[in-house]
Amino acid sequence: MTTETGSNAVSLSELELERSIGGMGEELGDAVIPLIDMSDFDQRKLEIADQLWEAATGVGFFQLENHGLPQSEIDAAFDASADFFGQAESFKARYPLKEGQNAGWEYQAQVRPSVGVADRKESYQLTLPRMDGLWPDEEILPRFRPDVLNLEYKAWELGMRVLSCFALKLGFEEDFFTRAHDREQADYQSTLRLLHYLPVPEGASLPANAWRAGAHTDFDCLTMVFQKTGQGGLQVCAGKDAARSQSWAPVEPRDGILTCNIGDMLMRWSDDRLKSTLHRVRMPRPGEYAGSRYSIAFFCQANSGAVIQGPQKVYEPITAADYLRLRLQANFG
Ligand SMILES: O=C(O)CCC(=O)C(=O)O
Ligand SMILES: [Fe+2]
Repeated sequence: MTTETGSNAVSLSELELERSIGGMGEELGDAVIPLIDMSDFDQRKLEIADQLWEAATGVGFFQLENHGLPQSEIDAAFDASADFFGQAESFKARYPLKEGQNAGWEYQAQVRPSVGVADRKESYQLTLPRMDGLWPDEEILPRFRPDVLNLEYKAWELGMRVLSCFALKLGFEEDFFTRAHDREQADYQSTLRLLHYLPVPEGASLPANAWRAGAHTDFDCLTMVFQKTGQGGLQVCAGKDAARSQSWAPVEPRDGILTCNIGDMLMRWSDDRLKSTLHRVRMPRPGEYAGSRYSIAFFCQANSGAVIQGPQKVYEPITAADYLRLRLQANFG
């Protein structure tokens, strides 16, 4: 099934799949998430590009080690995140999510089509050109802005390094995706998302369809997720036909390791060669750590005006803005 707007067609089969995968499914013991060593990037770029390509055309998920982001700077952003989410609701409510803009704070407001109920989380999103009025009061959280902005920049830099490898393999110029994610432009729309998954009080009885994050694919090009050791729950529906067989594998957080996945936008941009993969965050099980879970995601999402078309021209060209509109309409229309 497709939905047509002019000559642009977006396949809805993925979405239909997404609607059908809200259940528990079967769970696998071991994740087969490739781990890629980013050290000596400039010297080893061709080898790294081969490994990234292999991972992204197969599983669609991979992890990076020796990625060059200092743990102290990641920790500083996590501290800023915990300080923000620890504030009173009345404080956080001064910075409400701007509808459809990926900027600001929301509390249990995101409903995934796969499950139909809101994720049990709150989030604060930062999209650079859309931050007017959204920076938390510096008198109260003086470190928030510098520490969070720093991670936004470092994550973007690393994301562009990864995307330059995909550009190379796709036959684009190496800085092709960097130009498409230009942070100097007013239509820059890559997003840093601070996430706080709510603790589960002891003895709480939760509905069976409760998820910290219901199953979904991401809309962007490349997502990078910072997680904390001991705060697991991310699961991936990996491998060919995995969604139909509904087998889910855990992605265990480990210090120093960064988890990445391909999003729908890059899947289209690669003529479907790079795989956008379903994932979700499950609730803690009885006996597991049930406190707050913090994570931080950076979404490399092409500037609104960037034109998306793969080298093989499988799909008509479409701007990132129009692509997102179609993708959102398909979800919420
Ligand atoms: O928190 C995580 O580990 C994953 C978050 C995620 O999938 C998302 O925000 O799109
Ligand atoms: Fe996601």
